[in-house]
Amino acid sequence: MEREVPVPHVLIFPFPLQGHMNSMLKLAELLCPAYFYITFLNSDHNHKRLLRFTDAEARFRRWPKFRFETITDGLQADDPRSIELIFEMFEASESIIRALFRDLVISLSRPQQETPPLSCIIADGIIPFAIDVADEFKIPIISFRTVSACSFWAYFCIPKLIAAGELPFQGDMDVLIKCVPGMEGFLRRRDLPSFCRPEEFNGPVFQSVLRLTQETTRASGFILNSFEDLEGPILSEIRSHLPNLYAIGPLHAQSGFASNSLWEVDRSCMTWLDSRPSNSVVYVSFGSLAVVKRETLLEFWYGLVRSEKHFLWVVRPDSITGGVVNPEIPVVLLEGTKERGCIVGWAPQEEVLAHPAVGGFLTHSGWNSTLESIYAGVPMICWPCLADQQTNSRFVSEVWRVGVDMKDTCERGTVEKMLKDVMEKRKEELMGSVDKLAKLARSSIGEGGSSRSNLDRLIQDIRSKTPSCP
Ligand SMILES: O=c1ccn([C@@H]2O[C@H](COP(=O)(O)OP(=O)(O)O[C@H]3O[C@H](CO)[C@@H](O)[C@H](O)[C@H]3O)[C@@H](O)[C@H]2O)c(=O)[nH]1
Ligand SMILES: C[C@H]1CC[C@@H]2C(C(=O)O)=CO[C@@H](O)[C@@H]21
Repeated sequence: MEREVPVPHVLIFPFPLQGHMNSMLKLAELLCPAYFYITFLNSDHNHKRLLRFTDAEARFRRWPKFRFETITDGLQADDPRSIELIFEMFEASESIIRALFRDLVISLSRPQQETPPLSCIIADGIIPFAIDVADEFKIPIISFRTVSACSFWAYFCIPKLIAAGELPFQGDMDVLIKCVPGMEGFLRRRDLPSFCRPEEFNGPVFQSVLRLTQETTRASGFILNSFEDLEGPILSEIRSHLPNLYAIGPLHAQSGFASNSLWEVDRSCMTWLDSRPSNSVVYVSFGSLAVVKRETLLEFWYGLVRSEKHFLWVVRPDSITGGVVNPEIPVVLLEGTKERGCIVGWAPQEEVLAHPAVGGFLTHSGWNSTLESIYAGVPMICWPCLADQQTNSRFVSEVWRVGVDMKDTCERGTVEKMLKDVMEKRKEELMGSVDKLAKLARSSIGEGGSSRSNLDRLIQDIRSKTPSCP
């Protein structure tokens, strides 16, 4: 009699934030065609919003072995899920979510009528307890860190930087860092993940992220949303500590324009873009976590209007902080926006970047945005706000040479100049280099490409971890 081939059951668990859930859902979408059972664990808060603002439910209904489960994120229903509450989210992880997650793993590990017992966990690399729980129940765990290889490697080298006396630092932010192999000669203090800055160093979030980064070596595999032709040398450095590395990106490019947005998408901007000349529009967005002060917003606004470029600007409803509540907006800004601008609360970003009218992206350098911009062949003006973004923007300007890095300043004159540099003066050069990378990204996910092979290897490895039926 033929033995039944065991079908893997994978539990996928992202940290409950847009940028994390987004790429892990895209991964789930790539694993579904392998006919795995997949349980995707979303926070209650995010899941409600995902169902409300996207077609995710219908999209995944095509895969009968896929199901969503939900869990609290430990915050109050109306708390903002922005950077201001990130510490509370880490705290809740330990105090509330760990026990609930453990219960779920126990229940999924029992054979059930419709699903086989859990055979593998793919957890976000910043979930503090995932590896402990997986180890307790002897379930193989693969860690997925949703940031770039370059920023992960900078995080990973922090203990070495501390031992070498390069961290903590005070004063001159332009001093070069010597102890991050592969980045000598261009990585400055200001390009290290923001937790290394004096005001954040040794804070509780720094401590958690530092510990979790080192603990990645306890997982049986490590996934990054990147590709060899983009970050090959850094991926090699990481492999010397984490040999079972799967670089499978760019993930977003492997599932069409499927939206996983947690905000209502305003599609009116697509019609607005249709009437603009090709490569004439600057798209502006600072992602889902960053908050900006009113004064900062005004500097950007002046810079955009004075550059005389057309602009499509995402101002997330919960993204402005401080300053006067209803300040009078200068007439010059209102007029300039009426003539050349479009402001929305949330845009269909992947579609926007693919639109021929878009010629530049003023971005906070979140990793998803960076990959989406590269894939769409759009040069970037980087204004990093937090965490990994500081390192990403340095790579954009100095390594990949597909944009400029405006970090640590947002004075209106600088904004205007950088916009003109990218949209006029250096347009040909930057368009040329980003086009080359976009092509490499395409081949990496195509037949025989490195990301495709790594994904196949991941699928095979998950299969081989699945115990045969008794
Ligand atoms: O109007 C918008 C704005 C954004 N997006 C999407 O939202 C995602 C934003 O992700 P990302 O660019 O990575 O930024 P954050 O939301 O800020 O992501 C967090 O998570 C990332 C992955 O870990 C980190 O790289 C960032 O630093 C961190 O802030 C992207 O897929 C965008 O396409 C939209 O669809 N519409
Ligand atoms: C607020 C940040 C804490 C670390 C996370 C992160 C990472 O290093 O994986 C990147 O950006 C944010 O989403 C998180």
